[in-house]
Amino acid sequence: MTTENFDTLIIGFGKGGKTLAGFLAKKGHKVAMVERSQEMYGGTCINIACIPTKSLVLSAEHAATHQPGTFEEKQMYYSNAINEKTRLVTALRKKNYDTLNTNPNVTVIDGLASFVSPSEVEVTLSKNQKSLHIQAGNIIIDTGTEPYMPQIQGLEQSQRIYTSTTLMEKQRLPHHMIVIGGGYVGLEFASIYRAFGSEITILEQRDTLLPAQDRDVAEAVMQTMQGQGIQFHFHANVQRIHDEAEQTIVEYTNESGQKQEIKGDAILVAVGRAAVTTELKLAEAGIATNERGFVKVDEHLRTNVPHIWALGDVNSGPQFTYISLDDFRIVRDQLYGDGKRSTLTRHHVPYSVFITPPLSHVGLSEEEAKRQNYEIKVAKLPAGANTRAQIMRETTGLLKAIVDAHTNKILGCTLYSAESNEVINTVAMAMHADMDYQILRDTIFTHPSVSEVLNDLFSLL
Ligand SMILES: Cc1cc2nc3c(=O)[nH]c(=O)nc-3n(C[C@H](O)[C@H](O)[C@H](O)COP(=O)(O)OP(=O)(O)OC[C@H]3O[C@@H](n4cnc5c(N)ncnc54)[C@H](O)[C@@H]3O)c2cc1C
Ligand SMILES: NC(=O)c1ccc[n+]([C@@H]2O[C@H](COP(=O)([O-])OP(=O)(O)OC[C@H]3O[C@@H](n4cnc5c(N)ncnc54)[C@H](O)[C@@H]3O)[C@@H](O)[C@H]2O)c1
Repeated sequence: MTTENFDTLIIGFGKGGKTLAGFLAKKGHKVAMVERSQEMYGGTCINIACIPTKSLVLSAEHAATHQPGTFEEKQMYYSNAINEKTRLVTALRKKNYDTLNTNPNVTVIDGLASFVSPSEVEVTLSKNQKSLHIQAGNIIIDTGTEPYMPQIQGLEQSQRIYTSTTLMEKQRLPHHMIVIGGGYVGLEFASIYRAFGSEITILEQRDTLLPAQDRDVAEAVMQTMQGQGIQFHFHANVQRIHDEAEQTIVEYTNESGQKQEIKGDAILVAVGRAAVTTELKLAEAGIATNERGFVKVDEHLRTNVPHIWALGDVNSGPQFTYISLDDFRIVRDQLYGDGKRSTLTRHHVPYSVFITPPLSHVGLSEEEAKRQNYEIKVAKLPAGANTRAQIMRETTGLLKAIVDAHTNKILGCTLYSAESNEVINTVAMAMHADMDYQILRDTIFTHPSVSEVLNDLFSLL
């Protein structure tokens, strides 16, 4: 059995891990990066999540603009989009691999890692299934999450079940896709596939859409998506799934417990994601996990074993690529900084749901601010008030800002509009800098731009 020694071992090619690998290599560390799949160099985001989905969002919006008439024409746009997505992802994957693999201080190892002890990890090599043992002073777990599959009768047997990963490999556009789960993944894929021309029905077990948002925002999103032709069923409790020759039947109960059924030719399961920790054999190293299998960490992302950290989705923090990147910064500052950065100092994290138009948010909602007993001022503006939106012919949406009436500090902002995924970062930055809202009201922005709508929105206060 070969044993190799490294200063740092990183398990999983995720955002935080790969960034840390490059950083530590620059500092002279000998780094091993172990990745179980050659299809995953660069991690989930670039291969099967953020990047391919956003490529499809753009292609789907183009397809919708051209209004293809027949299903075969829609299919053609879809096939081209899948090909373009594959081209992009393949190029990014290669770039990610080459960046680390050509670094003289980094060794990329294709294999599945599992702990043997707190300081030793066994890697089953992909090419020949032989084992390599690695010992390292520091070990970083960045193994991410994967789609959670609920216990539903018939789900495993059905040939028409897809996850976010497998759906993007599907060459034929579904005629009618049933989406189980109306969260981030469910909404984004519903929006994408509807724009390509599929019929879409969302089955959501909660009683409402976007529970963290104010009701006026959630209502605006729902009305827009319904206007695009997407059907919603809330309180839907899926009981059974079974295939027929051409279609699959999904049986569920509604709010009053009545049995309903619906037929589709593709079922997307989008009910959250599970930690990828089983094969790591964490117990061999005594690493503690929570009841859902996510690695427990402190505010500096250290596990209960001091030289082992966990970054990204697997540590049960918010599941975003930019959080995995920020996790890197926390560990970087532990190893080479003042060590003050932590999850406790992480505030005003923005997010975007990439429906059309995108929904972006930072800070508190109006309802949450009231619950926290703030005295607030609220500004609301239709997205179409912005001239840039009019030029882009994307006037749908709603903008909302919540400000502390006593201090004039921005408590929260929701932008449901074209380009909101860009503009929300300006608001988040203002909040980080603890600016009064008047700065956004009076800053000189270029014209015509979507950003300048912040002048108008904050002028309403
Ligand atoms: C459909 C979808 C769309 C998304 N869109 C966005 C978005 O627009 N913006 C955003 O910020 N976030 C988005 N996310 C979330 C984002 O993709 C994740 O938060 C992020 O990729 C997590 O990165 P990570 O660092 O945790 O690890 P990952 O990138 O998940 O990497 C983990 C790696 O570890 C490897 N691995 C696992 N176990 C082992 C083992 N035992 N040995 C060796 N290797 C192993 C895996 O193969 C994988 O490559 C999206 C997620 C999904 C599902
Ligand atoms: N734009 C982005 O940044 C982006 C995009 C996609 C995913 N993500 C990340 O990925 C994570 C996972 O996304 P997701 O959509 O899978 O999870 P999610 O937690 O966002 O949503 C899951 C939804 O499924 C519902 N649900 C659960 N079980 C159900 C059942 N049996 N039947 C019907 N509905 C059910 C839940 O009530 C919830 O609304 C997100 O939390 C997010 O952090 C981010």
